[in-house]
Amino acid sequence: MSKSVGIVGARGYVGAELIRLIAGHPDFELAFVSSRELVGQRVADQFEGVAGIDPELRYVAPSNEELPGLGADAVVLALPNGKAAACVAAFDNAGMDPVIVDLSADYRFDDTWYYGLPELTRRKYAGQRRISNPGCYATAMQLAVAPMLDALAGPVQCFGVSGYSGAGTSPSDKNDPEKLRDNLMPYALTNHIHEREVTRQLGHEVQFLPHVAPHFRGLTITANLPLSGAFERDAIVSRYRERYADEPMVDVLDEAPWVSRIAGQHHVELGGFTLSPDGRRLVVVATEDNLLKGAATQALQNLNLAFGFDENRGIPQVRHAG
Ligand SMILES: NC(=O)C1=CN([C@@H]2O[C@H](COP(=O)(O)OP(=O)(O)OC[C@H]3O[C@@H](n4cnc5c(N)ncnc54)[C@H](OP(=O)(O)O)[C@@H]3O)[C@@H](O)[C@H]2O)C=CC1
Ligand SMILES: CC(=O)N[C@@H](CCC(=O)OP(=O)(O)O)C(=O)O
Repeated sequence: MSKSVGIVGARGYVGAELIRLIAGHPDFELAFVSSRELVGQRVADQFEGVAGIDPELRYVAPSNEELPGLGADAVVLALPNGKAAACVAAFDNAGMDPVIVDLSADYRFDDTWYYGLPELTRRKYAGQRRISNPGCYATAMQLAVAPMLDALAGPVQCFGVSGYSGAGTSPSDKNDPEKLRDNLMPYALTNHIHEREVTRQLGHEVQFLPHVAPHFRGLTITANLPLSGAFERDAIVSRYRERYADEPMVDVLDEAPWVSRIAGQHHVELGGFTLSPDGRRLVVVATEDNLLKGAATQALQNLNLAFGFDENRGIPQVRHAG
């Protein structure tokens, strides 16, 4: 029998990707989708050509207290940071315990929640019904650094560039196409929440230098890793290939991946492995669609895991040449 999934914050960029993914999933159906701005409108009208959306499904705008009454087996919170706790409290107060996947940063530092970056944390999954979805940059950084964790000689630096969909739909300089035109906008150059998230999850200091660029979706991380010994490039590439050999959502390439090729794809690409002449410093490049593996696709992996489905069920395994 299908499991029903409600999406809170479904007008946003991530919510919209989730609607597509849940509608196309063989074992999930949309229970409700919420948006204060789109309330009353037919969801199908926003997603022409997308199969699996009940033509009668309309956006709703429930109060937090009304959420438990909507009866979903799982609820995905795709709200801005700081809004999740009130929703979670409403379920607690009603004595309801659906699977909750929170896309915001609100529970990423809370050990009572499962931190769901499946390729790195699935062995810690023990049936938790509260799941915190990692940050978009944080996903790419962790996947880029994890294979070398036992060989690091100091802090890792990650230079990040994101498309402006990463900044959500609330107007700001970081999603203003006029201000971004011909521009690269640095921000939060120390202590970005994803810097703290990655450092905590990896147990190793990672320094993060984020920027936002004029393209819409997709991010690049260029990671600089000081190594404890001299490495050969072939050994590095083998390490990454072996680590991710059984991971359909992580592709290891020889060349450096391009962000223009990852937009719309569900996996992460790692590549461009370059060593300093002494072999003691490695540069690795990661690309990811921030709205997909950086958010919605990863949420679907987590939902699959929570309901005992194959982790990648319902995720289109597209690989298109750019
Ligand atoms: N964009 C990205 O690349 C990534 C985003 N995330 C996280 O996912 C979440 C959603 O991101 P994104 O889709 O970009 O965000 P958006 O800003 O695009 O969307 C936010 C959603 O929340 C609703 N909303 C906004 N303010 C409130 C409020 N005060 N109370 C209730 N609902 C509200 C909006 O709908 P309405 O106003 O119509 O109710 C909208 O549906 C965020 O926590 C973000 O940090 C995580 C990884 C990547
Ligand atoms: C370009 C841009 O602004 N990107 C966002 C990252 C989006 C994301 O993953 O944010 P959360 O950690 O809030 O979920 C940022 O740097 O805050």
